[in-house]
Amino acid sequence: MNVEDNYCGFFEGTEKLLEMWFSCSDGDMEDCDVRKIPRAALESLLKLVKCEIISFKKNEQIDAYVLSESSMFVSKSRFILKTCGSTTLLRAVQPLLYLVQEYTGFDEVLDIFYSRKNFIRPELQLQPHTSFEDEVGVLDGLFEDGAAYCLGRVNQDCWYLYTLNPPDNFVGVQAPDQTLEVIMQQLDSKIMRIFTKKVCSTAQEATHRSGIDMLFPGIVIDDFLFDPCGYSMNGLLKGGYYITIHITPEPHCSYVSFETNAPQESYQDLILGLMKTFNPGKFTMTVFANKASVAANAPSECQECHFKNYQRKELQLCEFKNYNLTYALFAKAPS
Ligand SMILES: C[S@+](CC[C@H](N)C(=O)[O-])C[C@H]1O[C@@H](n2cnc3c(N)ncnc32)[C@H](O)[C@@H]1O
Repeated sequence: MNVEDNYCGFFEGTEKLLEMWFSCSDGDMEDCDVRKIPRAALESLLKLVKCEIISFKKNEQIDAYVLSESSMFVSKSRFILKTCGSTTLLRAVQPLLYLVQEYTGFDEVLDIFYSRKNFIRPELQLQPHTSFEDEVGVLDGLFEDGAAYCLGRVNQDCWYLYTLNPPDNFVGVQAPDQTLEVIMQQLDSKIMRIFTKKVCSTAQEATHRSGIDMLFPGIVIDDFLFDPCGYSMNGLLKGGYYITIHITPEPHCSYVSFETNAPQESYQDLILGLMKTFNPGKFTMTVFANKASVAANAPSECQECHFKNYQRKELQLCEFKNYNLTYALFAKAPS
């Protein structure tokens, strides 16, 4: 992609997000590990998606990759791939199942979550991302008992989800599991300029000047500033927790996404911190937390909460399997 041209053009910040959990039919998972997939095989997998690895950091629990289009996190039994632009993430699912079978010791898919917000320019996407129906077609071809949902308004801001949801005896992820995602749009142009090479010469400078380093003080950060603009970061916390932030600063399609699996009983302070850091015109938040998670009841605070100068426009609280899911849309109140 010619990014010099693109700074004045259009970039689809909206990410496709795949999270897969694996298990073993015999119950013995001691020697199983998704991180046994060789790097060369991951690189080939990413070629199918039309992106590549540009940076890597790891700790005991997670291998974290910054990609040319967003991020990938690989841990013992979980694989997360998040890609933006016109990447073709779902073309990687079947090959991934093969790699897991070949290298990791796992032989079962415990659960899958594929989600994304509605694209800004869906007509620029490639197969099978041309519509959610097409995406569901691919996943239904690979999994039995998949369930596809849309939260929000189908003709405006909405969020799509595909997950396994069989009628009976579903075990699913039993360990505490939670994911907060905040998708921000219509961002403050003064703040967005920080994420350009004109204003910051390094990613570390952009991380510091924007205050991203203060969101989780002490976190181990792997950040990248694109030329002439654009920013991605992964942050690793102890205990297998990550945060990831991706920024498209182009004024007419500005987009920032924040995601973490760090458990919190309330995400209110964190979201207020994000609003202060990025000052978006509107944002959607989703919280996905299973019943074992301390975050399982965090979303109920959305029922009263207005995040200072934001008004809540939409709220949906749902239950899927052993998960509570919240979708909420907030926009700045007219001044
Ligand atoms: C990869 S980043 C962050 C993506 C993320 N999904 C988002 O928009 O929040 C995308 C930003 O980097 C810029 N960029 C510069 N070089 C790029 C490259 N080689 N590949 C993808 N994006 C690039 C894009 O123009 C855009 O502003």
